[in-house]
Amino acid sequence: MITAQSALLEREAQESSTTDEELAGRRAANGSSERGGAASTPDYGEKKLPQALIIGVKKGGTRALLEAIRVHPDVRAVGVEPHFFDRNYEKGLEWYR
Ligand SMILES: Nc1ncnc2c1ncn2[C@@H]1O[C@H](COP(=O)(O)OS(=O)(=O)O)[C@@H](OP(=O)(O)O)[C@H]1O
Repeated sequence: MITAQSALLEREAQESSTTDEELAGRRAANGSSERGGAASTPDYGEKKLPQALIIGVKKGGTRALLEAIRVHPDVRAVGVEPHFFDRNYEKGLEWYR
């Protein structure tokens, strides 16, 4: 049900997504630093492809898994499911970032 290799994807609870500011604070508190050479914009923070994906069937408990992983200070997860592979694939990788 879960495969590695790309983002933490999830759903409609935008308010529960971790902001760049929250992540920076967590990293500072944790003593960790940025990794990788991602592009950065003032409005959207880092724009890079996901490093992990959560894939699951409806009612399979993917939300609970996401929320557990999100607790880690180095994890930034989207708040809204992007539906890239099933609805937005034609928009391309630049949209996905
Ligand atoms: N550990 C564990 N054990 C048993 N059940 C669990 C667990 N974690 C989540 N859940 C239940 O899974 C339901 C939500 O799954 P999803 O997050 O995949 O839902 S969704 O399809 O994305 O809406 C949701 O079920 P319902 O409450 O019946 O909707 C959760 O209560």
